[in-house]
Amino acid sequence: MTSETAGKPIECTAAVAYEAGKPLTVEKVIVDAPKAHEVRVKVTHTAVCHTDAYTLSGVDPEGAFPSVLGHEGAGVVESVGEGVTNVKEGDHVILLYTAECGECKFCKSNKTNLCGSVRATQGKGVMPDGTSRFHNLKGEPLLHFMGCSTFSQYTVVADVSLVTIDTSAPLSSVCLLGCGVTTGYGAAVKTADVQKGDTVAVFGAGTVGLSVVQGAKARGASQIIVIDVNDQKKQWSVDFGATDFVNPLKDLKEGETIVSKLVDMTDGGLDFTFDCTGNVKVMRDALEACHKGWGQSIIIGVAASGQEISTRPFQLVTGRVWKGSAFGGIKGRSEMGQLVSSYQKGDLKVDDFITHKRPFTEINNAFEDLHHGDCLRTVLDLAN
Ligand SMILES: NC(=O)C1=CN([C@@H]2O[C@H](COP(=O)(O)OP(=O)(O)OC[C@H]3O[C@@H](n4cnc5c(N)ncnc54)[C@H](OP(=O)(O)O)[C@@H]3O)[C@@H](O)[C@H]2O)C=CC1
Ligand SMILES: N[C@@H](CCC(=O)N[C@@H](CSC=O)C(=O)NCC(=O)O)C(=O)O
Ligand SMILES: [Zn+2]
Ligand SMILES: [Zn+2]
Repeated sequence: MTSETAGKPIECTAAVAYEAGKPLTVEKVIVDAPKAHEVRVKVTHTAVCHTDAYTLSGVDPEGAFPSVLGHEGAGVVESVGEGVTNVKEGDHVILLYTAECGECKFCKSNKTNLCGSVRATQGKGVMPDGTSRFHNLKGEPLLHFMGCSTFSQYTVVADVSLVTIDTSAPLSSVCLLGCGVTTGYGAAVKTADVQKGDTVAVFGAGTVGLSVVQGAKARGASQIIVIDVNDQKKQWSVDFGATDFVNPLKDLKEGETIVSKLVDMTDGGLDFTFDCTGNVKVMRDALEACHKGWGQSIIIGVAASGQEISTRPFQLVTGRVWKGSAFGGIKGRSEMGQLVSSYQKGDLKVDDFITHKRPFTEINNAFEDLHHGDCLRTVLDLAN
């Protein structure tokens, strides 16, 4: 069966980022039909990730405007372009900002989840053919974002940038697997490959950090220390599996630093630390709190243009390792099914991250929610 709208442009509501640092404009836009190897998706739910706010703020070197932001979303396939074989109309899907083509050098390697197939054009805000499928009612083209653009009731993505999931999984929840939960959980169980008995410190108790905690707990870590500047994050940290919580603004004695405190708490340093803040000073602390000889620090947080990390080379000479993790090292099309299934079996917490729900028209409030200590994720319902 083919949808009535297949092959035609669709007018729908989107939240357009016209300028850095300004609220989004909720307005009607036109979404063109998918071209070859593209898929048009009716986005049912999206959450706002810290990275959307980062790009909107103007500090993302790849940030470009006007654009349709959003990358943590799920929906239903409305129509497919020529040559698409991996999804069909009606499929329930999660959008993937880390594509998986299965054929490139990266995809063929078991060392990375980064796929080279669409990343270059994705970073420029266009589809692989170099053009956009979005324009406003004045006819001006609007850029895509992270290969997803979930802040629109309909979006067009490359066929390598989405994965079909079981229709029994609620899209209003599993949209969070499009970024935050998968990123943190995967960073612990895949990038770091935390083992039973390991000690772990997680800097930043947002959705990403708490998902690292969840992954470390699943692996049987013996000590999971969360470091966050907001005491409101303590209860959540404990609920997700933390054994200790440290607020560096309040819990350090005179002469103590967060590094010396963590080293003291763990008999010489952590086996694994994770930066989930995007703050380059925190990244240094996270590295230096690692155990001499083998401790690994995983950078997940995204830092502004011009920011750089530094440490004494001696920290690395003496065996500490600095690593990074994108989308938790998860290959989206091959591995998302297992995460959805873990969620459905009750083994992976997803709903616990949804602290707020709003209609799509309140998207600017969802960006404000992010700055409040009582918010992990706001899920937006695009039907409302
Ligand atoms: N590599 C990847 O694949 C991905 C990276 N990211 C990045 O990961 C980071 C976390 O994302 P998300 O969980 O959504 O963000 P959140 O903003 O929800 O969480 C970050 C947490 O860190 C806290 N924090 C800020 N400064 C410090 C500090 N100096 N020490 C300790 N804690 C601090 C924040 O507190 P407060 O709110 O009070 O400032 C907040 O609780 C972001 O940089 C995001 O862009 C996200 C997804 C994927
Ligand atoms: N455009 C940004 C890129 C920031 C970044 O590192 N993004 C993460 C995902 S953040 C999701 O919420 C990522 O996966 N990076 C790998 C990639 O290929 O983009 C900048 O230049 O800072
Ligand atoms: Zn994200
Ligand atoms: Zn690939």
